[in-house]
Amino acid sequence: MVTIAVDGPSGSGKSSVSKAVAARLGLAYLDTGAMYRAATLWCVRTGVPLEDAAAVAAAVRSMPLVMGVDPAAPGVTLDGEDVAAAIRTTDVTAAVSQVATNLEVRDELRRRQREIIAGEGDSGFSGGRGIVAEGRDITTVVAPDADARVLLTASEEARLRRRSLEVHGTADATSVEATRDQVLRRDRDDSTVSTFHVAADGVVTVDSSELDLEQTVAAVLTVVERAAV
Ligand SMILES: Nc1ncnc2c1ncn2[C@@H]1O[C@H](COP(=O)(O)OP(=O)(O)O)[C@@H](O)[C@H]1O
Ligand SMILES: Nc1ccn([C@H]2C[C@H](O)[C@@H](COP(=O)(O)OP(=O)(O)O)O2)c(=O)n1
Repeated sequence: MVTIAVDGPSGSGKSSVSKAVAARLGLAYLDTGAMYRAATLWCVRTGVPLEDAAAVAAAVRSMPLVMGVDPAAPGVTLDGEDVAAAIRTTDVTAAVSQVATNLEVRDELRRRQREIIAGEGDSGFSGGRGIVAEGRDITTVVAPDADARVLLTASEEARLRRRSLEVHGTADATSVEATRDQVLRRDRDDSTVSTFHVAADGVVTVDSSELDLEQTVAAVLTVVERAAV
């Protein structure tokens, strides 16, 4: 059983790179950010005000969430419904940090994340081979004992450009500006509960600012090989 942990700020490439690494190594893939997004959607749909921290925590504890861990098709199912697209709307993106900074919510989701990671050791999707898990606190809190730990970074400029291209299909000045809240404000809010701008001891930094996707995947695979996984 191999565990690979990847953290980093918004737009650094965590999801795309982690999925590719998992597929390449025959491992499962866990998008922990999708769990915080699903928690946000669940509260909105069940009418729980996001500013009521206790009510949000209670709602998340009973949230019927099933995370798919196939890197080729990582589904997110909430109360039997496929919500992979619904959790990525601008509304959910704008609100998710309020839920992700709720410490009781973090306790509950970290518990579920550890359960999913351990499940891949028993057999799971990967047949016991292991998992790549990505987010903001995987290298430091959820899986500090992971076999390989990577902090994926990129300059603010690169991250804004990538997110703008992804969301608006262009990276002109207006679109990049419209992406600022989704990327930089959210990182600022999320940084109040997790450390994902500097690498903790034993965590290897991969800066993807000047790399394309394939080069970034190769750089992370090199870290994994050096860790002798
Ligand atoms: N090294 C890279 N070079 C160029 N584009 C990238 C790179 N890594 C990711 N991208 C693109 O940037 C966007 C954001 O990547 P994503 O994996 O969603 O980041 P994160 O999960 O860290 O927010 C995606 O459209 C992705 O294809
Ligand atoms: N382990 C994690 C993963 C995500 N989060 C929070 C921080 C983010 O604002 C949201 C959504 O994460 P996600 O990785 O989908 O964010 P991106 O849009 O890819 O940047 O969840 C967290 O607090 N801890």
